[in-house]
Amino acid sequence: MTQPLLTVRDLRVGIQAMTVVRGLSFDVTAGEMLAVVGESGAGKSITAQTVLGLLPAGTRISGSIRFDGQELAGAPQQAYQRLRGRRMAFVPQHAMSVLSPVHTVGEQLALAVQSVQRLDRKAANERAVAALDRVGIADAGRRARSYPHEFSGGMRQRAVIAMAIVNNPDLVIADEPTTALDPTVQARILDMLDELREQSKMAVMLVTHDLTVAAAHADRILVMYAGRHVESGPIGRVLAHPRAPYTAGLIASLPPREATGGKLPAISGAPPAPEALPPGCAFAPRCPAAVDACAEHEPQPQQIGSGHLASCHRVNELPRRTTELYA
Ligand SMILES: Nc1ncnc2c1ncn2[C@@H]1O[C@H](COP(=O)(O)OP(=O)(O)OP(=O)(O)O)[C@@H](O)[C@H]1O
Repeated sequence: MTQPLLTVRDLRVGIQAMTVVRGLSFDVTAGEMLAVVGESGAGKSITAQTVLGLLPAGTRISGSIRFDGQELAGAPQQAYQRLRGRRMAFVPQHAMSVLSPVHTVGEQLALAVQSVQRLDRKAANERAVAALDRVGIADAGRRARSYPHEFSGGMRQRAVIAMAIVNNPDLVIADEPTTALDPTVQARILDMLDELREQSKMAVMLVTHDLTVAAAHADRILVMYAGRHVESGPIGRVLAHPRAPYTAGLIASLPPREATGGKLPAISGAPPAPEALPPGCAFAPRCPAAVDACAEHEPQPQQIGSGHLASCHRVNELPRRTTELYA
């Protein structure tokens, strides 16, 4: 079996007095896309930022984050600086948080190249133009001379992806990279990420709240709730046969294919704040299958099929079609 590129084990992240990621484990393998989904506040972004070493000083991290064999949890910032932009790269939601308004897109890309490799300006510029071309920006040589404000929103997001891939990283972590864009542009950008993955075996960890996007692009899924693992596994299997009631609720909330309106949330209530977690399973107060025992201790991930894990005390007692819990 191939070794995962990224192996996260029992990750806990504390910010101020709160613990926002609470014992999370997952893997990302070369070439695959792992979608990390869950409602707002589940800890998806914090997990992504922790893996990239982007959290502010004072954040408490325990557990293990192994990237290609190297332990990163507790590693000094220099270790991250050697990897970031070179072997791991970040695509944030808002392109303008990455792009400088005072340099052309090409200059910024060339600088990103030169920050990791001794290349003269001409060679770095060539790499910059090639990266813009790879992300589907037409007439890349001319566009490289534009400033970010001269790009449309979709093009800016492509430019940020070009920035992430310009040094051929092994892992790209994208946090809601297309949420601010219209659905057509969103789909085109995600298709482009799929192509890049196929061409270079690059792995992608995609943070998204959108199960439909995950279904269309990811190989595997990790569902999170209140900083913990809820369910993970091959995407087709998890979406067709969700075993954790929370995953089933997210799926039951998806609009029918023919509907044009928004989602009808199947799960009542809202997730708990990290400082006000209920006892036992954090989802129990909203769970249609909860029994008294669920409030006693937190469920651990259990293997229920090949690579498919679910964290639910009642996983073996639930109806075969768990989405019926929300009927
Ligand atoms: N800088 C911070 N300081 C304090 N608390 C934070 C900070 N960033 C995030 N949190 C808290 O950590 C928890 C997890 O946040 P996170 O942003 O990872 O969730 P998320 O699943 O990515 O949600 P969203 O989909 O809204 O981005 C939340 O309760 C959030 O309020």
